[in-house]
Amino acid sequence: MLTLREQPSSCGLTTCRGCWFFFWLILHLPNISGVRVMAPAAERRMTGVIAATFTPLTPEGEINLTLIGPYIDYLIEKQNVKSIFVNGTTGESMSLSVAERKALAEEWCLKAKGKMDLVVVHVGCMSLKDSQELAEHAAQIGADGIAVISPSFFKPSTADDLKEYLRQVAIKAPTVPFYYYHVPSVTGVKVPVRDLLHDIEKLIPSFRGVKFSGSDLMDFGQCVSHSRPHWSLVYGVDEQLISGLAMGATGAVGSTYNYIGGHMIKLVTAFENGNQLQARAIQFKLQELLGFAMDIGFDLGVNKQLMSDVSGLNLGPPRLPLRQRPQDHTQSILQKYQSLFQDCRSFIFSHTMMKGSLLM
Ligand SMILES: CC(=O)N[C@H](C=O)[C@@H](O)[C@H](O)[C@H](O)CO
Ligand SMILES: CC(=O)C(=O)O
Repeated sequence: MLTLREQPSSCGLTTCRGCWFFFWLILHLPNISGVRVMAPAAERRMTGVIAATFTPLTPEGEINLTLIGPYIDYLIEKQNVKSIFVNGTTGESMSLSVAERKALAEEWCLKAKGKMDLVVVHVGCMSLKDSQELAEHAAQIGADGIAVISPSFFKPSTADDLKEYLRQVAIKAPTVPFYYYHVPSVTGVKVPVRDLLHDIEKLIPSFRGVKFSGSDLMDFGQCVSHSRPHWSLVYGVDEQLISGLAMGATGAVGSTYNYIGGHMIKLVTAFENGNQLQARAIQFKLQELLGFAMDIGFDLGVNKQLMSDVSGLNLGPPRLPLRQRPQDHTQSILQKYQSLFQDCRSFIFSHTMMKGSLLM
């Protein structure tokens, strides 16, 4: 059998250098021109349990990049979570400057490289220009995907307006899988997501799905039923994840998966194996934790403090206008967490002892 190199040249060149140059050009043209060609086979989909990361801040309120490496190690080693969604709602993105978001995204991508399966960077902003700049930047640093929230000061009033806005962000990173991030409780943007999806790939060729953080399960179900096989539809209301899975979610993205990721992976596995009782038992525990926390006051600052307490990583305060709550407030939520997710107690203890600081 002839190898490629030995095959007679059809172009008449005895050494066939022309052909080799042609193949070489095809292979390298994208890099030479600075344009990466989308390679669908290499795309990493949003599946499984994905942690929406908190942004580590110093006590003075500056971004603390030094904690990102240990944070990633914690997620992998203690929660078995290997995918992250950074600079989102949990990451306080809307309270950060564009420069801070770039520095954070860069560090998350750098430290996750070779360790994690997926890093999706949220690039939504109030200004189209800022979103475009962040989308371009996310492409440069090798993010596995970008997600965009709708602007919410001036809101789009129709699906077409929102689509056009998303298109103008997506074209700045045409090779990066693009996700619309629907979170009506925060943005107040109620455009049904199903209205966005019709023919969306014609407008946004890089469109790959939705991060759906709303509780309108009919809308979510219709997104799933009108989705294409290569899209990801991830559900983002942690306390009712089972309903999202029942509707056909391909994965889950949430803030609580930072500290109960391992349990939620068990929930997803139980669900997939048809063990509804076990799946529900885990879901109910999370509902009990969040129900308790919401009754006494649960916001991003409290959530972040809980993650600090559980992980032993000092993630710092939230940024103003959010504030840290008094210690007894967060301590009672930590105790509830420990009583529900018992097996974590020994870990917290040994982890903090190892660090030489007593937490409880
Ligand atoms: C509005 C918001 O931040 N939603 C998060 C993700 O989208 C969730 O992970 C929640 O933090 C979680 O479900 C607790 O309510
Ligand atoms: C939960 C989530 O996905 C976010 O923080 O953006």
